[in-house]
Amino acid sequence: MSPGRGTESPHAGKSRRNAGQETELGEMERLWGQARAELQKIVGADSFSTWIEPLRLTGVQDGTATIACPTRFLSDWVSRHYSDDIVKVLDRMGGPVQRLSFETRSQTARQAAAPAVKRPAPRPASEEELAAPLDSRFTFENFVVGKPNELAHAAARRVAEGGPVTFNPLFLYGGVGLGKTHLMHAIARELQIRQPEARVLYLSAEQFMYRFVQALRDRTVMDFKELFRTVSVLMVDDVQFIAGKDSTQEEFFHTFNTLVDQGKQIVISADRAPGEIKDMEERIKSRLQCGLVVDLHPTDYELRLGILQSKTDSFRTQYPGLQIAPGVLEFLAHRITSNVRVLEGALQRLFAFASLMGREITLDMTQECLADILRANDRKVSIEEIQRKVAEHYNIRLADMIGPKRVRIVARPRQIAMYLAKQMTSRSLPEIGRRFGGRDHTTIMHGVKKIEELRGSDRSLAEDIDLLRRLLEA
Ligand SMILES: Nc1ncnc2c1ncn2[C@@H]1O[C@H](COP(=O)(O)OP(=O)(O)OP(=O)(O)O)[C@@H](O)[C@H]1O
Repeated sequence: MSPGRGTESPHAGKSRRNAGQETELGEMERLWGQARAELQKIVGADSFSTWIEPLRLTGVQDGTATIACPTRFLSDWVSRHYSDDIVKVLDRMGGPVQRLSFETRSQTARQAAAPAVKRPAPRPASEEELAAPLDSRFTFENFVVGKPNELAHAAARRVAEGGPVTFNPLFLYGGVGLGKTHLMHAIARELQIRQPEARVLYLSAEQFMYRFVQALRDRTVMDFKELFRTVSVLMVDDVQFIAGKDSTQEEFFHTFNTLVDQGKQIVISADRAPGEIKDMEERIKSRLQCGLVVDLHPTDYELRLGILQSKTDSFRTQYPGLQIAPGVLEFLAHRITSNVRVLEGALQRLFAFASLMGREITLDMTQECLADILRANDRKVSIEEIQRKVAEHYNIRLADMIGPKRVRIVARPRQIAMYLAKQMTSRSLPEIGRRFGGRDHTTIMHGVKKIEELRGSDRSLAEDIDLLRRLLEA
């Protein structure tokens, strides 16, 4: 079985591509890349990864966008639930698009083999149809390791080596967008490379449920069971989805037990620890805890910076010649703390914007282009909190933050507080000025600039600022 196969464009194998087709494909990829980011916001992360992620845009002609879909099941679902959203987004981004047309391999094959009016009888889903496609970007090489995810990464690596099963299941959990799916795909891909004969089945819990329901409806449950119970490695993403879905849980439990008894490796991911999944049967929770449970912690500054650097390197090949000013990545790593997906989307938008404008990526451009993301990520640190912390740290009175004293022992901490207020809140310079005793915005700008300069030359001041920032973020 090859879960990866489904990720290719249906055109990928064509040998006679000319330069025009290449350009068109590239353009479709770019347009789809932008549309995906929008769609994710509209449909939410979970539905996005299950239903939209496996799709590819292969062409737009006469108002019809053609979407390649790995399975018929997926295209039916997407067409019923998401076509309006997809049309709207594509139309806005590159249009004009008024309708969608789906192409699936199985459909193409069936159409070629049978007259269009003849409906095929229900048949059990094949293993290839059950598997979710793997994203080719989600490899171990592309996964940046830092303190918050090192244990999860090491455990994933171990499982991917495919040696004797030492912990079963491997249970990975963590908040939204912290790399669970990335690690799952990396494991599946690596196992396929190392053991091409192994049957690795990767799918989301949501897909497990829909397939199970479909099998019930089509009376092919025995085939469904058989298929799941004969894989070498079973990987189920977002298992919390089946909580509260009684018969699916039951089926999952039996599948799980059979595979564990046979010594087959199982890898599970969820958004929380097994014990914390509400409406999950106790016996399943305890089974899930039998192996190794590791969590992906929220990212820290260093990890975010590492990820940004690595993504910047790959964007550079996509947008050759684009310059990025010093300090931009550090600024993003400080300000966007929600999750890696958002961080990645922000960088992607920034590169696209800068390439359209033909300009270097500067701090100003970053603030302008990402204003919405930055606002949403505002940690709600108030200017008053910043002033208090800085005053405490330098042992000066809070009143001196807003007072008129100009002696350096007071003026410098005040400027540091201004700088942090600019960096850590979305307040404008005049607003900051008002909170510093009604100072003019040019005074604030001067203070911010001064500290920016000093950060480069005065190591102890730079350390003070980092410490203060961490205290404020905590
Ligand atoms: N350590 C990392 N290094 C590089 N990229 C990462 C890292 N962590 C996450 N990402 C990227 O962030 C994005 C979100 O990650 P992923 O989809 O794996 O999150 P998730 O934990 O499965 O989230 P969800 O709960 O929403 O399903 C992906 O594009 C992924 O490649």
